[in-house]
Amino acid sequence: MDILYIRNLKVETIVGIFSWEKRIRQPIHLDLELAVDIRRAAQSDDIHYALDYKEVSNRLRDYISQSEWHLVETLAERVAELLMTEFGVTWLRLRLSKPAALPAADSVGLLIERGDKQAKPLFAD
Ligand SMILES: Nc1nc2c(c(=O)[nH]1)N=C([C@H](O)[C@@H](O)CO)CN2
Repeated sequence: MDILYIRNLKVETIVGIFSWEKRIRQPIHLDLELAVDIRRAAQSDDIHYALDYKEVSNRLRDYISQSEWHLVETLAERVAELLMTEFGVTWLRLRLSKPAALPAADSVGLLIERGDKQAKPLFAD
């Protein structure tokens, strides 16, 4: 299994449990690891056999910037679901950070893994 990664994807959105958090947009940073098999893309040199990181990041930025949740848990779970249902990702690791949440900390957030690491990854023969 190979991994396509996207590091520190930055999106601003409405997320938080307090009423003042409904009135502002806060930064969310994402680190993603997505299971793929890169061999067919490498052999063909054709983007059609690759998971297009630009397409993934554009879709995530659109989705997250328009979403409105109380908890980072909900946002992380929805992002994982989107990647699996819309892009066919069979396994992923997602770190979702909310850097502005705690003045005394650099960042807070979640690290989740979803899917089956043993499953045939995207683009495998
Ligand atoms: N486990 C969580 N704890 C907290 C969350 C959250 O989403 N998950 N959110 C908040 C507030 O929105 C906080 O970020 C505002 O500073 C507090 N705890």
